[in-house]
Amino acid sequence: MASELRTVLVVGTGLIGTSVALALRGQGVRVLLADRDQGAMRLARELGAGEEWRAAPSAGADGANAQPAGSAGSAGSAGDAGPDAAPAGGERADLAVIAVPPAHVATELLALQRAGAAAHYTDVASVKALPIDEARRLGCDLGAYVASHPLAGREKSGPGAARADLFLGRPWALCPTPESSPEARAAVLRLVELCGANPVEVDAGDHDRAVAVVSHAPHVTASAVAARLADASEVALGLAGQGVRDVTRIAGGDPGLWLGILSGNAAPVAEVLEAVSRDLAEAASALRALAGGDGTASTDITQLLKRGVAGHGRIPGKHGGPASSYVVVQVVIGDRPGQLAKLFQVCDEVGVNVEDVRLEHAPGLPLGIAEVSVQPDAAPVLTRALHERGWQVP
Ligand SMILES: NC(=O)C1=CN([C@@H]2O[C@H](COP(=O)(O)OP(=O)(O)OC[C@H]3O[C@@H](n4cnc5c(N)ncnc54)[C@H](O)[C@@H]3O)[C@@H](O)[C@H]2O)C=CC1
Ligand SMILES: O=C(O)C(=O)Cc1ccc(O)cc1
Repeated sequence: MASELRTVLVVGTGLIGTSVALALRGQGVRVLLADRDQGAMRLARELGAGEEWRAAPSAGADGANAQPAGSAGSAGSAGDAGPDAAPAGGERADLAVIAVPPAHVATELLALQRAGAAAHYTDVASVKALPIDEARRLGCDLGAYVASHPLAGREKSGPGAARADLFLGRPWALCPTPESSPEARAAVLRLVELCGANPVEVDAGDHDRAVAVVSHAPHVTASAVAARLADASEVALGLAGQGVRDVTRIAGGDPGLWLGILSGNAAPVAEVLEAVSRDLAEAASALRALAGGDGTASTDITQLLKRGVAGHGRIPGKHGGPASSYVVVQVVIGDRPGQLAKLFQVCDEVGVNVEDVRLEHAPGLPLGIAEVSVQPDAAPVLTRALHERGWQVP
């Protein structure tokens, strides 16, 4: 079922809300912005993410804090305004995207529905059973709502970190309930399509157990590893390479947001962390045995490392296909402006598509290594072209 999204309301103009807004603007969609923090809304607007939502007077000056049209505890459901009701004095969007912390999603949904803010609604919270259960408990109109979650993000918060291309080729979970209308599903599917992501329909409970494994437990594990660095010596930090950066990048995320995410998925995350803890405890005791001269303990370590290689190999590639088998071409680059641009220019000249790029740069050294991931057949082409142009390709 085709669904046209002419106007989309984004409530919560932080990293994800503003990224959604920028992606939609790039597709010619009109975007209305609301945030309880006026500074966040203004910055998003200045970044070209859309225009301020002029909420109906009854919804309050700040749409994100929209007061329900009825009293908070009224018996009627949020759908009382009727499916086609326009907000008095306000503008009604085709879809509202609620991009606020998980614990606030359902109350926002209720307030927006009571204000008649949009025809259909979704949210982008990292957990799914919590907002759906709360929305049901609060009496929201579940027919107009399909909960969702883009599996893309960054370790930074706020509109300044937003990217229009954040969702390109990424999975985006859709968790309709039995009440969700076909029209609401179509509207949210269209949103995912406009953002360039791949829709994946999944039950909310299954979603939460899955993201415990692929997102939430990895975050806590990264935090535990990064916490070791808090009192590491200057010598240790000076020797930090790309590996520790890779393993700890996501630990830079906002602790307040992450407390909300982890609390909303506590039992599934605890279960994964218990399994990780068992592996770590076994590895530590095997290493203690090795240190004590028991060479047989190396088998246990090897087993864990091999299971790690197998698990890592199962992560699908950039566009959701099978795990990628790119070849990495290492190029020595000087610490001068424009080096990376020149490297990309060579790739462009010889028609080599850069699948990924990573910079390895030790502090204090005038040189770094650019690791350029390319398709296997492109690697010799690129290596030859770089050699011919005087680049150091070890
Ligand atoms: N950070 C990430 O990488 C990802 C986050 N998410 C989910 O997206 C949602 C937003 O997260 P971020 O954009 O990262 O956070 P953020 O902190 O960058 O932005 C959240 C925004 O929501 C606003 N806000 C908070 N409570 C509000 C309320 N009741 N009404 C209106 N605005 C309110 C804040 O003022 C802030 O501007 C969360 O539910 C999170 O779980 C989903 C995918 C990735
Ligand atoms: O930083 C990254 O690479 C992430 O993948 C971040 C992320 C954080 C929370 C989500 O719900 C989804 C993705």
